[in-house]
Amino acid sequence: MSDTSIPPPVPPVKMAEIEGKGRALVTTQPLRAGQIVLRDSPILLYSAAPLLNHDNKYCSHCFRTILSPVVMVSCPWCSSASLFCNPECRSVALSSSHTQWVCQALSRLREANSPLLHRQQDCQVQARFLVAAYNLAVVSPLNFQTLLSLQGDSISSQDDATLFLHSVISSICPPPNHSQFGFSASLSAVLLAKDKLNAFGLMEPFAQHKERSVRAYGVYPRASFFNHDCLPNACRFDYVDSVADHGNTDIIVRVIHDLPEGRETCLSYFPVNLKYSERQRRLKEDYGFACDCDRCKVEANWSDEEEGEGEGEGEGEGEGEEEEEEEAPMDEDSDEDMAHDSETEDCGLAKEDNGFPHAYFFLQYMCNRDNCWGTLAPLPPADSVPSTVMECNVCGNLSNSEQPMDGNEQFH
Ligand SMILES: C[S@@+](CC[C@H](N)C(=O)[O-])C[C@H]1O[C@@H](n2cnc3c(N)ncnc32)[C@H](O)[C@@H]1O
Repeated sequence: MSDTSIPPPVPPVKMAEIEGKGRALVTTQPLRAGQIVLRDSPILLYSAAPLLNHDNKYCSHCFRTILSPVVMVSCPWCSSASLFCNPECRSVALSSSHTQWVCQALSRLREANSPLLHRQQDCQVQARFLVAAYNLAVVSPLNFQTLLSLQGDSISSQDDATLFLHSVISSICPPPNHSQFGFSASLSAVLLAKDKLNAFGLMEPFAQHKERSVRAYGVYPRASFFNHDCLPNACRFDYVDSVADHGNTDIIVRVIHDLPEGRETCLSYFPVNLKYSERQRRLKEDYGFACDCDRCKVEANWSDEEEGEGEGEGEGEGEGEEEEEEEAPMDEDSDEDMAHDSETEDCGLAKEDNGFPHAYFFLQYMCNRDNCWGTLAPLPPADSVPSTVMECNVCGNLSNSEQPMDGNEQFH
């Protein structure tokens, strides 16, 4: 019998409307550095690989790296074109992510005469998304409704790329007609807009000398409400190759430092080391807004030379995907006020207001491994005592303020 006298715990963040930003996630209580604010499971996952992928090393359902050929199984219909890490994963996939229609659609889209094979990988991956989304409409109408409720309705159905994708799918592999949501160019356009603004990239394992790419994209219903800040106060972790039975594609968002109640919790949609002009360009092109965060207010006045100083040139991770990163200790205040902001002091953050007030942030919260550019957040606090161990959300490295720990050691 359950004890009804214990109230359920209050979630650490709640949704709120913020003028000029739409929906946002705001803290409901003071939070400690490292505290988990959200664990979210995807309603939709799809591969980031080209349609013809002879080098597939990930499970087509859970996207774990396939380590053991002994327990690996293939699809009963398309055979080795879709591999699963074990029979259980395949069994779940056949009634959810890899139904007979998905299997047929992907098989036809990769046939030799498919017009998609001559298109760029991005276009092929968008086709994978549309197939996954129209399949969701049939296997889980509720989750499809949730997808439709996310931000994004601006892509015109007359857009050439959208029309092309829609016409290919409609001629080669029209979705089953028992979805209540129908199938149309305008719905395809709306779905592509949802994907562009909300999909998170689950990355391939970090390797210092190799450009890191996305293994799969996922749409996460609650994490989609995190807005962007160029110095974020939370960052996102995933553990796709975790051996846990369930939830390996969940994303976990932790705050980077202490936060007061009522504070908006933001991620960075790409690595924080990007220059002002590059950040503004990507936010405008990919997300449709001009960023007016405290860091951008400062850097907007920098000369080209100043822009190049202090920040790395590393490129981001996936596309509309989000990468994660850090936080802004500074909030509503002016540049000068930042140096005296009491919250800044509470958080133990820097007051180096020398034209580059966020230098301390980079020192404290940006991974210093070559070519990583990940964000560091403390491990979750134990009994409200913050951990001194920092975890990088890109390479997984654990370190304390003095001594880096074993780079392979990961927190699961
Ligand atoms: C993943 S959604 C975030 C949740 C969204 N605000 C909503 O209402 O559903 C991304 C969209 O949020 C808005 N957004 C995110 N960060 C913003 C910011 N710093 N300033 C203005 N708008 C922002 C943009 O419209 C962007 O395309």
